[in-house]
Amino acid sequence: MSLHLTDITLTYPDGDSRLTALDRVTLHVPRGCLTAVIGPSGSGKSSLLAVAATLVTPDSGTVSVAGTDTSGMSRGDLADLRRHRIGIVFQQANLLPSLTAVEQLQVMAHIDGRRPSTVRGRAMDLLDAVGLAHLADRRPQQLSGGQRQRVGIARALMNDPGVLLVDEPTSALDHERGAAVLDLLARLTHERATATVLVTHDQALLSVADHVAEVHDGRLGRSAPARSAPDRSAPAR
Ligand SMILES: Nc1ncnc2c1ncn2[C@@H]1O[C@H](COP(=O)(O)OP(=O)(O)OP(=O)(O)O)[C@@H](O)[C@H]1O
Repeated sequence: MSLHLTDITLTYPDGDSRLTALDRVTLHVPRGCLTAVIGPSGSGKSSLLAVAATLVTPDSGTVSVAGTDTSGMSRGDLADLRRHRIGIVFQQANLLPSLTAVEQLQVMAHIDGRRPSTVRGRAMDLLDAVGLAHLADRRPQQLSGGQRQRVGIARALMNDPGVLLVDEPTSALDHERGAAVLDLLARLTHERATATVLVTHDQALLSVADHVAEVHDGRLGRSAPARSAPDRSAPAR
């Protein structure tokens, strides 16, 4: 599944006028590709992610998820699309304090109207994929920052999304833990063929990305391959 943002302009009210947060931004992310979006504070990175997540409607331009143009969709259909096709990893893992690691994942089924017990196996598989199966019964305060972030990543993958959107996942981590989380995101992107967009300040961590896109004052500048791209010969889904 791929993500296409085409000619996106987004403005916010700013006193009597409007501030242009995104200015005719076009970004195409194929499946199995980790695209890092970098840029200074206030350049529009979070706005880009919010538009890609269909949480914010742009003034103009189109967001297409797996070939479906989201422009004309109702709120309900967009919520459905987000639940089933888009995984979001936040800066802080935002885990529920009273739930264990495996329950944080199972709760996603509950939101979707399914019984949490029916997805325990999948939740355990995903915790295993992020190296945390042995800590499945720990609550957030019994986990390190990096472990919490990995639970957040596993949770975002619970509904097998085609698009994974990741907002500064390493901001609360030291360099070593941050690098481990990014390596994990790159591996999961390639293994699960997600179209992944990662927003980061940390240029030192960009070596894991397949493409790097720079945002300045709401405009997308250079978009360069960061390293050799993985095999994406599988058909689009
Ligand atoms: N809800 C809002 N209302 C008005 N202006 C906003 C709003 N959200 C963001 N902005 C402005 O839009 C611009 C882009 O903001 P955005 O949060 O997308 O930048 P960013 O690159 O993610 O910044 P940071 O790295 O500091 O998180 C900034 O000038 C910001 O002040």
